[in-house]
Amino acid sequence: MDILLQEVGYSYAENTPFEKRALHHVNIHIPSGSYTAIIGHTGSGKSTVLQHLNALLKPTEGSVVIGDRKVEAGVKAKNLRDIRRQVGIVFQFPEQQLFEETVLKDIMFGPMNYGVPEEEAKRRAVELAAQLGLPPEALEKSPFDLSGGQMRRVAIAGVLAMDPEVLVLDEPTAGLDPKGRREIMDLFHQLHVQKGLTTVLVTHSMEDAARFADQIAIMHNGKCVVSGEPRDIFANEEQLMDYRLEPPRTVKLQRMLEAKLGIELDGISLTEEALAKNIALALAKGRETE
Ligand SMILES: Nc1ncnc2c1ncn2[C@@H]1O[C@H](COP(=O)(O)OP(=O)(O)OP(=O)(O)O)[C@@H](O)[C@H]1O
Repeated sequence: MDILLQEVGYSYAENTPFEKRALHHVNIHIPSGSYTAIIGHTGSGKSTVLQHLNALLKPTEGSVVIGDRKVEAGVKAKNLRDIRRQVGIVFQFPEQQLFEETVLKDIMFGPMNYGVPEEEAKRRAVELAAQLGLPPEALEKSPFDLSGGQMRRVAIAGVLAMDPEVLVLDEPTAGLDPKGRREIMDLFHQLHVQKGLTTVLVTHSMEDAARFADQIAIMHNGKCVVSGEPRDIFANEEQLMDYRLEPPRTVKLQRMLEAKLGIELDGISLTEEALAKNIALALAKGRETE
């Protein structure tokens, strides 16, 4: 399902003394099946954009096309329930929204609320809990008796149980340990690849944006100032600095190695694996010319 932001402007508390303009003329195209990372310094408007993707916020200027629906400034939008099911959002610290007596009931809540029969909701919950690495005995526990990382997994399972076509992730691994971060990011990537799930990731991690995304949009002072492929975005270090961003660590390491050794590696290394491969290639070339 494609999502298109067209000339979107948004003001919080519009027409009140507290009015705060958060977005200006934002144009972003999220093609069906893509993995888009939205990056930008703090307060640049990333979370505000994200809440337009399932019409939690409606633009005060411009329009947002979500599949075959259009949410337009000044036009009353009807029946947004379908959009909310099709576009699932994992908010920052989603475990704060858990509320049911058991993990099983919590994961089943969303689908049952949308009319999925109990047996089917249960089947999805059990499958997703296992996929997210929750032990079977956790299903009958109170979510509040689990660790923080496990609670996060329950909350993510609850969003996935709605079987969304688009998955929107707002810093989904904030506060997790490195192993938990990696496991959850790998799972989202696996869902993206295997189910063709359109994925949108809001992140401060340039490493995650470089590793997983196929397109990147940079937000700066409420505007989408650049969008493009990760290798083009991260090759332009001057532009990143203008927007108070940095390239991923592997790119910085590559530049240091090139300067120290007086060599130039091929392309830019967006991941550790790519950097290792590039160094190995340069060493092999060096041996050939000896
Ligand atoms: N509920 C709100 N009421 C008023 N202003 C808000 C509200 N939420 C956000 N803003 C303002 O809108 C602007 C954009 O905020 P937003 O949260 O979208 O940025 P962000 O890029 O997601 O930031 P961060 O990386 O810190 O999460 C900021 O100036 C912020 O202060």
